[in-house]
Amino acid sequence: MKLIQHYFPDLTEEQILQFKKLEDLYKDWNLKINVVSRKDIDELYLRHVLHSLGIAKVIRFKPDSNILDVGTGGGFPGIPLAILHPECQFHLVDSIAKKLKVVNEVVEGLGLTNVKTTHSRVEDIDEQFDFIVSRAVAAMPTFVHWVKGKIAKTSNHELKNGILYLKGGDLTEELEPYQTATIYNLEDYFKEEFFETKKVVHLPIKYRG
Ligand SMILES: C[S@@+](CC[C@H](N)C(=O)[O-])C[C@H]1O[C@@H](n2cnc3c(N)ncnc32)[C@H](O)[C@@H]1O
Repeated sequence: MKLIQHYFPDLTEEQILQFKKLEDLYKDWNLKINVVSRKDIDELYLRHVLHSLGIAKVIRFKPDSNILDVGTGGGFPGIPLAILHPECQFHLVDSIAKKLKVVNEVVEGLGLTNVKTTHSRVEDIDEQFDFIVSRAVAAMPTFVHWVKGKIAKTSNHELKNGILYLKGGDLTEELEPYQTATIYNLEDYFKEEFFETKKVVHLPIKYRG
């Protein structure tokens, strides 16, 4: 938890409390429904919470932004981002219902009012968002295909509306078709070894009407 406060020193008391509560909520729920690997649960704040918040080092969402988290699993990156941005709306989607059971319990346990969850394949979501965030769900071509038409046309951030994807390793081949993609290295923001190969990929997608 100190890790989160170190990299995000401006948290409110309520946000600090919500981030603190995550540990017990996930440890408890993970025993019933496995959403985080055994190894990872002991490093929840590093591997899941701070990693999710890597997106917030690239962009802080403006109030009233709408964000979709595709394949949220146990709530990453959606839940940490929703805690950090209480004035934005987050829609967390996953095709596996039992994972969303954990997400719903965590949302309730934290008293988050800016998170909506839907049990669905993302292809069937018919809404538009300012940004679509994700981690470990699909390779970029598949992902882009899934989310086409789901990005709002009007952009009011410095970064154009689009995808913000947490990825790792060498992305040269995967991103070759996407000349407009920008890669942000998380090691530039976080000094822990875990982040050495971790990146945020921003891919602006033009609205197609
Ligand atoms: C490896 S998990 C990653 C979970 C989470 N994003 C994380 O990083 O901890 C991938 C998740 O994507 C979900 N998923 C895969 N394809 C999907 C689709 N087309 N629509 C919605 N969810 C999908 C799976 O059910 C699974 O929970």
